[in-house]
Amino acid sequence: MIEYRSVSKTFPGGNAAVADFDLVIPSRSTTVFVGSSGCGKTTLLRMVNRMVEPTGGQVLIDDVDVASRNPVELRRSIGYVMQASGLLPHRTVLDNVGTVLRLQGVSRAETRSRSFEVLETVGLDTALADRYPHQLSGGQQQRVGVARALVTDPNILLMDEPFGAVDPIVRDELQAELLRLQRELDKTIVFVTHDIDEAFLLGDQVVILAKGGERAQVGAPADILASPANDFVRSFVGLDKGGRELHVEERDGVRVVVDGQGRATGVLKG
Ligand SMILES: Nc1ncnc2c1ncn2[C@@H]1O[C@H](COP(=O)(O)OP(=O)(O)OP(=O)(O)O)[C@@H](O)[C@H]1O
Repeated sequence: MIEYRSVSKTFPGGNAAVADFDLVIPSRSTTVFVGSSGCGKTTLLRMVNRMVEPTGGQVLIDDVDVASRNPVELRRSIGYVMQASGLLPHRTVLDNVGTVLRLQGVSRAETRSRSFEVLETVGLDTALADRYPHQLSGGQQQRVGVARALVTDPNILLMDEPFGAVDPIVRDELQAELLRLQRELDKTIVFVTHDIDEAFLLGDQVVILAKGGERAQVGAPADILASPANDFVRSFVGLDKGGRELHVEERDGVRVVVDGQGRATGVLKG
């Protein structure tokens, strides 16, 4: 469990990115921070592995304040995936994936076999292991980024807009892959996005943020849709434009689900 207790962050120069933020992130599920640009998502995410230090309050992992942990060890114990995969350009895929294990003193042979294993886990063709990052597509690079984050088998995986820079089709694939991985691996995932559809697809718990890291609403996607807390949330999730208002039309005895723009989106079963 990750817990934010009255957390604040004011950057030098007086920019209050987050003020008095409280949240519990349950283990073995996915929590998504979603909000528009500059609302504090990345700041909140990076407090978990001490890439950002709060100016007030505490962040706890399993009841231990992260401020009491050695920052380097803490960072190595938590998987981190960012938007621009952050791969080392002059190292092969295999070396990129295995770097942290080597830093932890794991033998070369063990690192190699563990790296191959984790490349398979994320669905990357192991024939690509000897390539360099620039010889991969954007989607493949992101898979390597996820493999690298998983190689130490961390309990926690932080993901900062990991699928933001790939095209919509690859993005759909990577999202589906993450859902599969989560069912298999059972990690505590904290995911940042500005895309509400991505948040609703991936999140067990969705945290809608307003400016200054303010919690606009926290809940399961269905609960947020059923009872949005206020007009900001209603508008953010698209309930105000009718886009999520589905209705059923009958065609040849089949109940077809139609959205607010009159587009058929599915078939109602049961
Ligand atoms: N190192 C920094 N120094 C000063 N201000 C910063 C720093 N990092 C972030 N901020 C400010 O803090 C606020 C929150 O930034 P943050 O990156 O957490 O937002 P975000 O929601 O992740 O945005 P985006 O979706 O654009 O990445 C912004 O106003 C930003 O300009």
